[in-house]
Amino acid sequence: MREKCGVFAAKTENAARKAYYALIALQHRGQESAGISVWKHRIRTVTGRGLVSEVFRNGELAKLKSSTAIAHVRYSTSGSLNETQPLETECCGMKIAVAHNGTLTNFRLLRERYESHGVKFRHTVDSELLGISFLWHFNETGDEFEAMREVFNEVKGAYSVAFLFDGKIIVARDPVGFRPLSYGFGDGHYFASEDSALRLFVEDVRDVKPGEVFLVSEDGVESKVLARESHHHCVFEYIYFARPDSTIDGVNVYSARVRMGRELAKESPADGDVVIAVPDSGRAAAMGFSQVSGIPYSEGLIKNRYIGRTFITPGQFYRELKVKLKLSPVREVVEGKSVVLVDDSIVRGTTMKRIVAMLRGAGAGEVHVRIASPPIRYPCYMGVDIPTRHELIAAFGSVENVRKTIGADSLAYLSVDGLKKAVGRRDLCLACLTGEYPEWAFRF
Ligand SMILES: O=P(O)(O)OC[C@H]1O[C@H](OP(=O)(O)OP(=O)(O)O)[C@H](O)[C@@H]1O
Ligand SMILES: NC(=O)CC[C@H](N)C(=O)O
Ligand code: SF4
Ligand SMILES: [Mg+2]
Repeated sequence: MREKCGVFAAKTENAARKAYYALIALQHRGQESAGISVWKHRIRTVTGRGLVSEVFRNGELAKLKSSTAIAHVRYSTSGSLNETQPLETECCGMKIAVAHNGTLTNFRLLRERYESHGVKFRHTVDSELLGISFLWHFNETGDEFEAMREVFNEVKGAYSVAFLFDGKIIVARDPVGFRPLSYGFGDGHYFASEDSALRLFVEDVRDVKPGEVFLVSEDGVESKVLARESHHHCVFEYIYFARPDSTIDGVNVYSARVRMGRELAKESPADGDVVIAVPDSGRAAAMGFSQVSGIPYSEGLIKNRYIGRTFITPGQFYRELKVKLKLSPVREVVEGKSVVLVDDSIVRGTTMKRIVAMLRGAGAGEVHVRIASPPIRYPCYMGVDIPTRHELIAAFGSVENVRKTIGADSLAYLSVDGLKKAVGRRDLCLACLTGEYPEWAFRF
């Protein structure tokens, strides 16, 4: 399951160089492409496919000297893989660069409407629509905030977005606040998808509110909340996507994950000798499970983090070899033991099925799987690339069916109530778990 995309914007000395380091801190949110746009009397953009360190390795940063920058790391959810961001587009004789995290639910409809008014789209990705809508309404109103008010009225779905326009930075978070976005200030003004990227530069950090718009120009910074809807933050940022050291809307991700493991241990205890985690993202929940159950935590699986995205060799032999290269069991930890295996989520079930078999191969007596989130049963239309319902292992069958498929001795998931309690907030989007979608995203 993938989603993410990381957004960054800054008005400060050496903005592009800082953007480069911030993108490295946000690299977990997207590895397909990276890019930076700066203002130098006009928009200048450098983007490329691959990791941040691969895109900016030949002195590109030297060409981007400026105090005004926006930047992006991409995992695509819409449009071609060849697209990169920030993307440049134009409308009504004006140019804009766009860096966007999220997915728009009424993109097709609005694109057709704009095209019928003669607007030419240059890209395939939904993010372009945000830029077009802004320019169209800026042309009508002559005011950045009024233009953004119209964008909020018109464009539905998930968007944490940064624009570079006429030497200014405009940053906005959609009225539902699906995706995270933080603001930091000190020796300048900074924005990033996760506060952990801002803390590289400044300590004064706060969340951008849902429906809030920032305008940063030579005259300083101004912000306004232009739309209020009930807040529905994507719960998967807490479960899996975000960095554990990030704090989103006041809740630290690592602590929330530990609490998920604690709740899980209360709801579904397991008889085991050792608790182990599926690295990397299952670790915090496994700690929580161990704390409440009193069963000691050990590192029973080792993940090779140098396995590149380019390692795609066809054929069954190499596919299996790749799995073995990626994860391997520590025989000394699991041999002859009843193992409680904790992960944050099961999507297709492929990872879990292989790991259970791997642990048995390394001599584990019993394998009790505990998942620190509820079963994923429904698609996401707000930017998370959840496979179709048919590919989701828990979409149609019972938990018992999933247990059989992955070959575990027992299996339990955290309940929706347990999850809410662990995160400690009620204003969450839980649609892929419950099938109840936030209404605003579909009000077109
Ligand atoms: O059911 P599946 O479709 O196999 O996917 C589920 C797995 O994918 C994610 O981890 P990932 O492998 O992305 O690695 P990470 O935890 O290190 O981020 C997630 O944490 C599960 O472990
Ligand atoms: N993961 C994202 O947030 C993707 C942003 C945008 N929809 C794209 O595909 O590029
Ligand atoms: S449906 Fe699930 S993945 Fe999508 S925004 Fe809501 S909680 Fe996040
Ligand atoms: Mg994982």
